[in-house]
Amino acid sequence: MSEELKLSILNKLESENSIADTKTAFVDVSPETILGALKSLESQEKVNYKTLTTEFWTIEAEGQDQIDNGSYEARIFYAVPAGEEGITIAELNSKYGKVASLGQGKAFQNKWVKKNGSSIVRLVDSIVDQIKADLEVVQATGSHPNTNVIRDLKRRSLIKQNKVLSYSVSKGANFSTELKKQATDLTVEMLHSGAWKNAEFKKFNFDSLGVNPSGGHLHPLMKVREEFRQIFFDTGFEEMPTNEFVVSSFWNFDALFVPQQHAARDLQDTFFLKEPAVATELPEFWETVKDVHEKGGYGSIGYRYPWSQEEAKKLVLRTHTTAVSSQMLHKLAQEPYRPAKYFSIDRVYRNEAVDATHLAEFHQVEGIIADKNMSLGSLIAFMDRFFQKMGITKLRFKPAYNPYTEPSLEIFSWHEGLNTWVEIGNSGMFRPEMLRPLGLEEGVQVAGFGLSLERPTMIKYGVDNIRALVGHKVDLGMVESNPACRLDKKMGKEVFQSAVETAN
Ligand SMILES: N[C@@H](Cc1ccccc1)C(=O)O
Repeated sequence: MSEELKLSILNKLESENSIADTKTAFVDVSPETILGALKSLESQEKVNYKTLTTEFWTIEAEGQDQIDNGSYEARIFYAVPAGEEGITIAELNSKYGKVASLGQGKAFQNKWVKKNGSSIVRLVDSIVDQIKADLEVVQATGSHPNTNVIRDLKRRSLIKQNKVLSYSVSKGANFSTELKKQATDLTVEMLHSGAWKNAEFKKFNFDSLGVNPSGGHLHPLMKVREEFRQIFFDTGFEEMPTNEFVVSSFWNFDALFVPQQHAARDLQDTFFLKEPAVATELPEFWETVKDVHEKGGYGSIGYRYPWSQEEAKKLVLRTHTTAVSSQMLHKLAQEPYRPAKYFSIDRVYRNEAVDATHLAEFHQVEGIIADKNMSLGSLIAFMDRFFQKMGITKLRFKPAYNPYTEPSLEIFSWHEGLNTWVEIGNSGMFRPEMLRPLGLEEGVQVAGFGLSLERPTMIKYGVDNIRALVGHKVDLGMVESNPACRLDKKMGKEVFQSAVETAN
């Protein structure tokens, strides 16, 4: 059918050179069908076409009633008998109902009838039913020469405007009446048979939005990371730069008031670098850190041991992103005071035996909030809100110990599947022994928390072995089959559009 239509369009062009209006040239074919054929012919440059819009008016049901039975006012006129007596208003209303109430006003206005006491009598002997006549013109021609008439009929909801699209067509650059089947794809068969040599290929339509790409799945960890990032941004946090995996022990431990003998600084727990093994220098304020370790200050008696520069210079793979926070807080302290909220989500390393729930390399989600007049209550309230946004509503906090926070709280969340509380993170109020040497003025408190990205991801995706989340063990089926992993449509569209823009 559509091939036939295309051929008849081409043949008509061949004999008449152009088609002024497809509406009259192809009376029985719908505008959609015509457009389909024209688009296809246009893509082969066989034709050019322009869209024509024709507006016309059709008669509404009430309009049709007035064509068939006369306008309401005319019907009222004919209902009033000639002569002095006329008809009582009561009788007119009971006999004509709706027509009486709608038509009386106009009949009075037209001076066809008038009131005489409780009756209505005729003023003229005969009338011209102009409304009916106008409606008949519209019905016959689709319009009316007098635009006031159109406006009036439309206001009375007797007619309705309609539009038809049609097209004017002319010959394209490749015009011919011969229709060749166009190939969409270059196939293996075409290559084998040599058919590609004579094949005509369909042009690419770069304006088409195409099919939503099914690829582009985010790894579950990255998906959850994006969700965390969005929550942080929504709650006014700034992202910390986290591209340094190697840091000095100074930033990873000493600046955090972790004593140099602390178990965490053991080879068993921390990866120390072999080459280079030490940082070339320590930050200028290192002596303030040394002092607080050795002698205390800010209400503390310190650890009272000889602090070693060499120990502080040892390079490590950062064991927590608090090594990033310590540097950020130091930077913040160099500027005039302002409340600040920072977060980071990135990799950390621990020299741990790998098992179903532990990896030597994992991700930490860390947030710090610097402000005046903050309490542990502020931190708990914040975490309640933060996790609620993640869909985690059952939280519990348990007192804990960190060298750099006091008080410290472990964060537990209820795991529905396991029917138990699982630890998801650690938090606390940073100690003055850590904050003051970094340069933060008295009165500024900093609350912080850290959690692994892997734990909530495992809970969310029902993964019970952490190794399923890394390296070649990632089960792509899990990623693809889990709707939560899919790039949402909007993201897919953006990716696709930017690809098209780059291609253009
Ligand atoms: N650094 C802690 C988390 C933490 C961050 C900030 C404040 C308190 C705790 C950890 O690795 O578990």
